[in-house]
Amino acid sequence: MPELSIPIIDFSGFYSEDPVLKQKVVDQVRESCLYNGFFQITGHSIPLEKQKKVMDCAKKFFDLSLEEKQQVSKDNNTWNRGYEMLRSQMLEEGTQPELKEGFYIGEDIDKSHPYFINKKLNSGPNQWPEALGDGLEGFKDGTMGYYHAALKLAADLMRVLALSLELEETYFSQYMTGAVSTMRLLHYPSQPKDADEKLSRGIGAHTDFGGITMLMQDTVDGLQVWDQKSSTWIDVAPTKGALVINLGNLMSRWTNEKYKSNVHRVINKSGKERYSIPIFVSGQPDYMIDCIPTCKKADEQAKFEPATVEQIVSAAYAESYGRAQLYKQLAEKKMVESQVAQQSSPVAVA
Ligand SMILES: O=C(O)CCC(=O)C(=O)O
Ligand SMILES: [Fe+2]
Repeated sequence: MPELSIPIIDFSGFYSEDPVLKQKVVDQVRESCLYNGFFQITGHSIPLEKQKKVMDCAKKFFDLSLEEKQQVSKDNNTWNRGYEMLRSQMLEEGTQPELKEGFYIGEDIDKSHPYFINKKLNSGPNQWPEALGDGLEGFKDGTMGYYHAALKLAADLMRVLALSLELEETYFSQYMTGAVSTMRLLHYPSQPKDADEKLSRGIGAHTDFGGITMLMQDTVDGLQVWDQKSSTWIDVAPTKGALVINLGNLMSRWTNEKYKSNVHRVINKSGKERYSIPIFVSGQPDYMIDCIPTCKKADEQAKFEPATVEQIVSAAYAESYGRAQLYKQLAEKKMVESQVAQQSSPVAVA
């Protein structure tokens, strides 16, 4: 059997004057979305230099001491910005909390902005790591420069998705106006050699919650995508300059599950540090997600009730973080119980 891989699509065709090249991109994207919702793109609009700069920012940030990183802890706010320690999240039931640390960034939303005032999904100011000192301005530039370039590309990707579903190219424009998108700088330490392979994960098997995810990997592999057809994991080999694109649950729901939101995970067995930068593009928080007309026949029922972007994404967050918290609480309870048992066990008297 030939080795399975995630297709690499040359996105430059979308910007071409030649309708044949543009249609080719649309057809390749459709094929991937119907198969497992994962593809890589090259020839896109984000310059390599911007990609390199943001990756350097990530490495500099994670090189800070734990104490310095904790100064910008995500626990300081409720809008999902800042540092998240190792083992904070747990996406796969039956595994251990995950071996990754992260730094969450988004659009810098001022406290006078209606999104902040109305406590919209993931909306508020960023937390910036002052501990970077002179390097802070470069960090802001590097991260936000990449973030904005990626969101421009996200809008183009949504145009291609619209065309792939036989919709007007601008069908998703309203959803993308005022879209809430979170970027995560991620660092996966190399998995310890004695780690239980079955339970240790950089990130457990999961599907993404939002519309689309755009992921930049550094040079170390570890990302795997589940292939339903062959019941195997496909390794997503890092490809210089390429972005991995996948569809999230919101997009699958919107298309009446015609397009796939696929299971993926990270296990870093490389013996090296792994870095990656996903951006989760979720859309305008109040936008109502209701089955796209071309995704069901006129007499067919939609599989899901209409719900807003915010309702769909918030529910998914609450579930995954709740699972990690529950695991920690149970582990702490077990530890306390065993300490109490040791203290109260009868001591043998000679
Ligand atoms: O780091 C990666 O390669 C994947 C990250 C991921 O799946 C996620 O953050 O949802
Ligand atoms: Fe993911």
